[in-house]
Amino acid sequence: MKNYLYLENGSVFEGDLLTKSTEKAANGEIVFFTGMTGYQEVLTDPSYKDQIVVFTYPLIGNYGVNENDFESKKPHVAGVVVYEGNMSHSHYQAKNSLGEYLDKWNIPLLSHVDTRAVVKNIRQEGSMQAVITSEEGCTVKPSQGGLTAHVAEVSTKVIESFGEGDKHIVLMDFGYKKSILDSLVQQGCRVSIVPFDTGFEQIKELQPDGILLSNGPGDPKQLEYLLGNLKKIISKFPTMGICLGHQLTALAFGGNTKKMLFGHRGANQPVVDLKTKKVYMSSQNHSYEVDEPSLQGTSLQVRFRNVNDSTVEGLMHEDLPIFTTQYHPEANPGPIESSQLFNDFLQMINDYSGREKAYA
Ligand SMILES: NC(=O)CC[C@H](N)C(=O)O
Repeated sequence: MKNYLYLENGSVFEGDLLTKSTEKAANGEIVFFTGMTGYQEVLTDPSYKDQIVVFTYPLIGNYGVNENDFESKKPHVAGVVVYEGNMSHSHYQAKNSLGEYLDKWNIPLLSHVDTRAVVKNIRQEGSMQAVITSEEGCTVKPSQGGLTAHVAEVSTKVIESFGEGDKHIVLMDFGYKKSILDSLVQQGCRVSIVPFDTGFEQIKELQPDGILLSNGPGDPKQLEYLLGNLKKIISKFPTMGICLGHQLTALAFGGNTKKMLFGHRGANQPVVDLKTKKVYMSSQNHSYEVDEPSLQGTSLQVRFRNVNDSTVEGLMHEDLPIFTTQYHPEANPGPIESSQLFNDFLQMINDYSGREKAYA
């Protein structure tokens, strides 16, 4: 069935709707993902909440949707745009086709769109609002600036516990990906997942050995009202921040964040670790970046940098046991070569407890 993708800049693209027609149009910020595989993880990563995702790889859906690769309990994207959507998947683990899965959640899958032309629009003019609809002559309501998806819509409401082990990590849930939890559990940690706005005193009562600030949707500045609480927490306990967690760490220490033209979304973003001079291929999904000049006087230093465009990809604190990454060391989708950072996190926790004892 013919449907259209309308962009905020006036461009219109025709496509075939592979899912059942929904009454209402899908609205959202349009972004593109460049990985060849990993669509199931992308769709269910809460950081993509309310975004329309264009997959640049021209054939999406080959291996269907299985039960193991969900990053959360449901898809969060507003819509999906592909060149060729394969509905006759083939994989021994598949339970649904991509179309069936999206249908279940009333999310449109628009195919046979000239995705290269769409991406050129986004690269030149930046991510913008878009609509998928069967309606002709639709105009797109322009965005009011930043991303409006809020972590409150995806964060847990109750504390949940996973794993066993002698190190206890409190994972502050801004919209965490399941593979972050899995990575910590694999390290032999006991993990408590807590709501994003849990207060310092309550966190202290949980007696964590370390804090993990998760990824999540939206503009990090929407959480400005929480920064005082977050600063107290991460100044007290060894902390690792991932993506939104990285941006919030920068803001909490007085740094700034800004929206990028079209962000980084893919599975092969090169990042250099300035400490070791090694380059890693990384998995990424973000629209905002930490503004490097704003870090002056914050005690935070740039530890990781994007090799393509030199943007800040991670931080470390000069004195406190804190490090962050703008990219995703848990991968999924993408290369697992940065998973070592979860070991480093535990090592940092061990070193810190030794240091605390030495000063006691
Ligand atoms: N994956 C994330 O945590 C994304 C962080 C933030 N919402 C951004 O788009 O930059």
